[in-house]
Amino acid sequence: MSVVKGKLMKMEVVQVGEYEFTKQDIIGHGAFAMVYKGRKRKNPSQSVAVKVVTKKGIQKASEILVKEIKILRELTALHHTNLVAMHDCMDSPAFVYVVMEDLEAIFLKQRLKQLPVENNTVSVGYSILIKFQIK
Ligand SMILES: Nc1ncnc2c1ncn2[C@@H]1O[C@H](COP(=O)(O)OP(=O)(O)OP(=O)(O)O)[C@@H](O)[C@H]1O
Repeated sequence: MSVVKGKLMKMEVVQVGEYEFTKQDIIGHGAFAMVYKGRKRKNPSQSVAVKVVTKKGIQKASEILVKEIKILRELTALHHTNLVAMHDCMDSPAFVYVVMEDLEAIFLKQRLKQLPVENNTVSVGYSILIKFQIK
């Protein structure tokens, strides 16, 4: 549930294989796609980025999309830390869903490691500050 303009709305959860996201959790958008923050269904603490490409109007670019997914699959197989891994990919009549590593979560984790730690905890203030700096 979420509150939109004072009304209680049911959040639609979209499932993509082992992953899920809600359309409220937007990370960003590009020319052909919206990117949402999602999570692994069995392990919700593992966040992912789900790129939802709208097929409408991209007939000409669909060949490029197929190539892009093929490249992502090959790059993922390299397991290199500097390459974004694609966890899953799903096709539907209207959309193509690409589930990727959530870069924001990775950068946040790396930044938290570099911060001073008091009594084995990092202050909540620090983590909020970093989150805003990354955005
Ligand atoms: N794996 C990811 N993790 C976290 N955020 C991401 C990830 N992929 C994309 N984003 C965010 O979503 C935004 C849109 O990404 P998308 O790939 O759709 O477009 P773009 O590459 O920025 O632009 P275009 O596709 O128009 O060239 C990005 O600018 C970024 O902020």
